[in-house]
Amino acid sequence: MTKTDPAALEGALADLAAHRPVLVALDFDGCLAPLVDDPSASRMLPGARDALTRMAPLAPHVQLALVSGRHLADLAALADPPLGTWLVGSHGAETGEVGPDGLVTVPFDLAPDDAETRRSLIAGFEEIAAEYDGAHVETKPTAAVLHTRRATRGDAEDADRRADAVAESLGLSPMHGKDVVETSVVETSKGEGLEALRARLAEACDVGPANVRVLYAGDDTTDERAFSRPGAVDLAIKVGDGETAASFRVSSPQAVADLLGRLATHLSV
Ligand SMILES: O=P(O)(O)OC[C@H]1O[C@H](O[C@H]2O[C@H](CO)[C@@H](O)[C@H](O)[C@H]2O)[C@H](O)[C@@H](O)[C@@H]1O
Repeated sequence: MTKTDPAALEGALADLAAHRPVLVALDFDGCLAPLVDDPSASRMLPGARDALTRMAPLAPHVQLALVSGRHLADLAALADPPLGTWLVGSHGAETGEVGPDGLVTVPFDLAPDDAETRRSLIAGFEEIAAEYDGAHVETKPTAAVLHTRRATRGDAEDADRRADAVAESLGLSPMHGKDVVETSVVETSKGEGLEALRARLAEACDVGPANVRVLYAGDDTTDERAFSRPGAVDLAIKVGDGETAASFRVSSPQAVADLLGRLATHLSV
């Protein structure tokens, strides 16, 4: 059952903070940054930034990570996380970290067939977006996203149905996020991304993966792939309304900023 009791969450944060190593992994949009109409205007709340800045020097035994659907370069630019933060972008398809000279990415290439499929997907989504006021397309190295936050509800439903049909005609599985239909040409999962981070931190601290404790907070349906993956997350926190497999729920990005501040205090003592 998902708990909303502040005292229970406080106890879970204190338990987590008593352990080492700890991975503090966070979704970006709707979790660290409030949702806004223009995706390029998303920014982390100041309280969340302060908390991450306090935790960053505790690495490697306390490791920060952002695990997002965003293209990695956008994520790094918009979130501007502290030095040493590990990054997972495009729902798990991209990885990198914040190095002393900026973003360091693990390069990847799409297979020629996938690149061709991506071009067709983008063209199909752009054709749809052109027909609805308030719809637009965001492109990523592995995916296309049809945004409908500024469209009327009727138009959004119509555009979403058409986007699903385009994706399915290309043999792809559309994902439905908040006012978006997102489709990747490669298999992605935030759960797998988190498991890889757990293994990486275990290796860095010379312990077994089961000895790493992982906190993950997120607001969207795609975060459920992390919450529900067995062994991926130890302390799962859903942000906002909606069905969830997470063990805790908080109301908003501001509540996330507040809990991160309390976690930083628990971890620093
Ligand atoms: O995994 P996340 O970090 O939560 O990224 C998920 C998607 O976030 C962005 O879209 C969402 O936020 C936008 C800005 O607040 C909002 O306009 C949109 O309606 C939301 O769905 C981003 O644009 C997508 O690429 C991410 O996949």
